[in-house]
Amino acid sequence: MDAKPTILVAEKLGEAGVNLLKEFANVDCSYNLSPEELCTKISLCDALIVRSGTKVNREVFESSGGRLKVVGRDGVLAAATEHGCLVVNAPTANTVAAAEHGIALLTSMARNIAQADASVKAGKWERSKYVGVSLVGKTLAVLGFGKVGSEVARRAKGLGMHVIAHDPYAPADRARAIGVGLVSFDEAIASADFISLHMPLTASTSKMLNDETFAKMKKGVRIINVARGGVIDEEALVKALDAGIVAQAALDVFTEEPPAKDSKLVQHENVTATPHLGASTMEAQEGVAIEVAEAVVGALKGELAATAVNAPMVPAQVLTELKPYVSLAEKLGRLAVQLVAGGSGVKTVKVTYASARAPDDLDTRLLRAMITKGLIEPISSVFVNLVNADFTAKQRGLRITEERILLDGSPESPLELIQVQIANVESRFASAISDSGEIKVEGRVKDGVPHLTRVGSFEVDVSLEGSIILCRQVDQPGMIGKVGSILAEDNVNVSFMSVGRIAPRKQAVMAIGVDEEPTKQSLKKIGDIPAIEEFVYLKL
Ligand SMILES: NC(=O)c1ccc[n+]([C@@H]2O[C@H](COP(=O)([O-])OP(=O)(O)OC[C@H]3O[C@@H](n4cnc5c(N)ncnc54)[C@H](O)[C@@H]3O)[C@@H](O)[C@H]2O)c1
Ligand SMILES: O=C(O)[C@H](O)COP(=O)(O)O
Repeated sequence: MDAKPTILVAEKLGEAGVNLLKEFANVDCSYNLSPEELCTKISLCDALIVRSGTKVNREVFESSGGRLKVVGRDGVLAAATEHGCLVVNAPTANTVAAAEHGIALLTSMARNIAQADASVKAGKWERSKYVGVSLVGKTLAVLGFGKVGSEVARRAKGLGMHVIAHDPYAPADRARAIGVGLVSFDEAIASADFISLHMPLTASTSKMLNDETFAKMKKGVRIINVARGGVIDEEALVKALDAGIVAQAALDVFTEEPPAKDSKLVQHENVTATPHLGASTMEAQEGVAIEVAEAVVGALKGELAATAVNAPMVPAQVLTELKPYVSLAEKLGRLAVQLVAGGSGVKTVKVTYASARAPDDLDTRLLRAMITKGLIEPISSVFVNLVNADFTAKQRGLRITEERILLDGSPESPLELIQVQIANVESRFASAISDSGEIKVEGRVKDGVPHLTRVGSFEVDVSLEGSIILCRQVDQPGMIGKVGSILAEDNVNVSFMSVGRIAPRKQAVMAIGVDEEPTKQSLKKIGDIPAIEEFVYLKL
């Protein structure tokens, strides 16, 4: 059986991105698939990469039979989430391309480039018909002052335009730095000679430009849209163009793509249209391809995706800081569940985080999701990720409660320790049961590496890399040597070893980190050492 995942690339992706995917997976580049062909292929794929031209709808997820784990670019988010499929996008690599396309539309519209070109090619020479308008000194209102909007504003300033912006959520200092005044929506649309749209399509931005708002605009305003077609009521725009309220519009995006051939809007003589080309430069496509390929490969490897659309969004710097704790969380979940004796169902798990950080400063959703992944994956065939962790836990009747202990001291590191306790179960390793009767494991991050620091009532210290052998023994000289030599004979490398004991010569727990899996015979030999009372081998 082929262990490599299969990635379906259903729309043209830059070569660098495809090469990156090929290093990790079998890559099937099949473009122009019909919806039926896509549904047939998807059942053989672990990941799918599309651009805005492919509709990834509920049928696609249903046809995948649960195999699809990640989609590069938007899809039907609710369906993706229910199917535990992560959606990642490439949010930054096409920003400049979209801004440049906005400026290209602005300048070519002002000088009738597209219409004049068509006229010359038709054998005409209509110099007076295509007199344009100048940009210098004109007011441009940028609606949506995010990544693309702010780059458009910066470039329009260079053209000598007076730039204002409306964005209810934009930071004032970013606008100030570019020399742009943030104004209300009504002020922006009432004073603008040009309006450029750069907001996402959401319930509140849908049809933001409509009959009512066109009526508030300066007569002769010019509109540019490289955002999403749905932010304009297209029928209202046609009326506003016919009435001369809007002198011209330059549109890269449409409510329906491609628009109908006889669309009044597209056919309007004062409209310049491009087929969703905002992101289509050679450079942006290479950048997007790499950004999306890295995110898809990372997601298939189970890494955290900073560009996830349907999982807790965690800023990149927070992700970097939390990375070892996320790994610790998953490994503690894995260890804890493997300590449960077969047959006893895991229903109640308590997670405790000890941290000097205030709760607002520490988002534990990621950690909880990874503990859930660690708890569920070893005992089921379900693939758990950030997207479906809470959903999957609920479905399995697994109740995870969280508690925080606020520590004194400086909150330099996000967490001091994480403790995972499983209640109402028996353990394969009795020493893992704490005084209060639960299976208890506790871990910390030391020098960036997750460590197991407590099992039941025993303090241990073993780095959570490779796998672990836990032995309970009567504390006496020579035990480390005996176990060590059995492993050495088996060519198993010991990465860490520690002994936690109640008192000298009383019971002790030895935790041994191993790089390779010992053979059954070696494990049996360890179990047969007379002083060893119980032992367990745990895979991480
Ligand atoms: N044509 C293309 O090929 C192309 C390429 C890239 C991006 N886009 C589109 O361009 C748009 C902007 O992309 P971005 O990367 O700059 O996104 P972004 O998230 O960086 O910026 C969007 C901005 O819109 C603001 N906003 C939200 N609601 C608003 C409202 N009601 N009024 C005004 N502003 C509002 C947000 O606060 C944010 O600052 C998106 O719709 C995106 O899909 C299109
Ligand atoms: O959805 C986007 O990010 C942009 O609109 C670009 O879409 P495209 O990759 O289909 O050009």
